[in-house]
Amino acid sequence: MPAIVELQHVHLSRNNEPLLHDISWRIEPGQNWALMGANGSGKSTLLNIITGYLWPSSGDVRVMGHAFGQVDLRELRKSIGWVSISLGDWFYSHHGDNTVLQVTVTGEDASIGAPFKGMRPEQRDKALEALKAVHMVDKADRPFRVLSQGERQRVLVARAYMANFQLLILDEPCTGLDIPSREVLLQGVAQLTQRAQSSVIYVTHHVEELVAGFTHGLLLDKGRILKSGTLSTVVTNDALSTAFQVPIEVQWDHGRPWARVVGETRVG
Ligand SMILES: Nc1ncnc2c1ncn2[C@@H]1O[C@H](COP(=O)(O)OP(=O)(O)OP(=O)(O)O)[C@@H](O)[C@H]1O
Repeated sequence: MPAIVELQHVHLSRNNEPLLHDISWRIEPGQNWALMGANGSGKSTLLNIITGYLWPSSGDVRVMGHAFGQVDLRELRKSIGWVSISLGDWFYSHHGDNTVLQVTVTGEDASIGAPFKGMRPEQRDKALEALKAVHMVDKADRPFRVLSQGERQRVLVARAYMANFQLLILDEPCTGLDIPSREVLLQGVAQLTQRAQSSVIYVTHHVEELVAGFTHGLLLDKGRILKSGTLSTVVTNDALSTAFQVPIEVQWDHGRPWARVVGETRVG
């Protein structure tokens, strides 16, 4: 089986400024990666390259074995899910009157943009099961537009559960969530990491969101890879302290890292 993502020596410059420098990254099916780095370190730029919205200045990009430049990106994107605050805003604006259940069902054929087409009983059951996983089943019949930000994110995670994405990007899904909502959402995320042939890329600034199921990490620093590998070798005191320019100490509790600041920040 081909790698889900294979980047080789990717560079991207804008106005002679390097935004990404010599990025090589291979994601095998079944691996689940945390993508971390300070604000402006290049995470979104890198995701935009993987999804074909940005073209590298040099280097090779292959996604699910397809070399960019030789593949219909619109087709390829159907195998890639991207959960973000922006997607929640988009559903709010375009499908706000659809119910939570209806929005969840659209995940099955990744039909963003298509009008809601109705649902078969087995789709309904699967969607209700997905909503149950993120504790949203009691709100299944509410219009999407009335949901809070955190509830929207939980529904979008349930929607991702409906789909058979080969690559699922979860882009800071816990933004704005209170602690219990975060934990509920993370339970849903943990389920998504259990799929054998697919992979999750989870973007975060908060290592405590990396629940069991995340196997690897990539830490960016000013557009370069500071550290890449198994999660425990990347989420270390030294690497995080360098990346975030503040002394950080990590403690692991049942396979989940927790970070605390242990000194003064050097950020200007
Ligand atoms: N089109 C562009 N032209 C010039 N600079 C850009 C462009 N797009 C992004 N940048 C710069 O590239 C750097 C990386 O941006 P990017 O959005 O990838 O960072 P990020 O790691 O996702 O940050 P955050 O955590 O704040 O979301 C930033 O300094 C940004 O200003």
